[in-house]
Amino acid sequence: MRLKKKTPSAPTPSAQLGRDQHGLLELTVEALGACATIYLHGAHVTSWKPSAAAPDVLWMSETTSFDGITPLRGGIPVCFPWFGTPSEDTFAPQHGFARQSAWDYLGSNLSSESVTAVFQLASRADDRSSHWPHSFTATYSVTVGRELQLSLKVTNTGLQAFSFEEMLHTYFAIRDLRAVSFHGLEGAPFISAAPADLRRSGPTIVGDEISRVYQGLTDPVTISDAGRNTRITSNGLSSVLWNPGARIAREFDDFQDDGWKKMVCFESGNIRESTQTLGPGASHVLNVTISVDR
Ligand SMILES: O=P(O)(O)OC[C@H]1O[C@H](O)[C@H](O)[C@@H](O)[C@@H]1O
Repeated sequence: MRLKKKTPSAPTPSAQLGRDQHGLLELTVEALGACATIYLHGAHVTSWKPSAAAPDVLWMSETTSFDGITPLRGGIPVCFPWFGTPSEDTFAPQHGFARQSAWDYLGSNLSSESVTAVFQLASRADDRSSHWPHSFTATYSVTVGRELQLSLKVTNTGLQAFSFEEMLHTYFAIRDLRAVSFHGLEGAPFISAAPADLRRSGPTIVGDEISRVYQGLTDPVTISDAGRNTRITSNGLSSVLWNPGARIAREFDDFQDDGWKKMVCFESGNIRESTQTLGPGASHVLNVTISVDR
């Protein structure tokens, strides 16, 4: 009698809330071989592997602080409701309060191909409101599968209009900084905060410190790194390309010395002239999708 060969079945999609070794709440998501970890502190995606055999697409610093207060270094910090430090409020935390807040986990939708986990941050009458006294909800949906789909919906739940900035500050893990090039940025104008960065044509190469803000990119951007292509699609109008380089990385407590060689940030959202304004009851949705070819 011939035995029928058993086809290995894909693990059932799951989303499990637990605590890491530091006591922080984290959601572990698995779907069709893909897996991700999302901390409730900052609704911070710290890991995403699109298949069981794939390396992590995201970089996390080995020296990040898991104290539940400090923003995590690496992964995907959610910068909201401002980016940088507002000039009129120098005590406001850099990149907004969202990345250092405890988000609520609203639950997950499980399908055969992906899992969507939903998190929410809402205005409260605490010190958060003293920097940004507006009534809002921010609902963040993270869909884990062969692609990583991120959707940040901001709703004005108050009676006055407000303006905000938002940025999904993704740290991509790379194999070899010298071999990395960006496609989709050729010829696009940018504002540079790194004084030596004057390259304006040809594929974008990151060799050391780089800090650029692009506005109005509409096509996907691809990071090519030693044969692997990572594609980023976003409906955001602003993009930031950032690597601290050797000198600035040394100034960060939570950056191991050679960490800057293993990551590059390509950030997607709406900042500066692309700041969003919402009237009472109105909502805005930022969508970002990340995929890799292998
Ligand atoms: O150190 P952080 O507050 O996380 O900010 C990290 C970096 O974020 C962005 O990319 C900014 O353009 C940089 O100027 C900043 O240094």
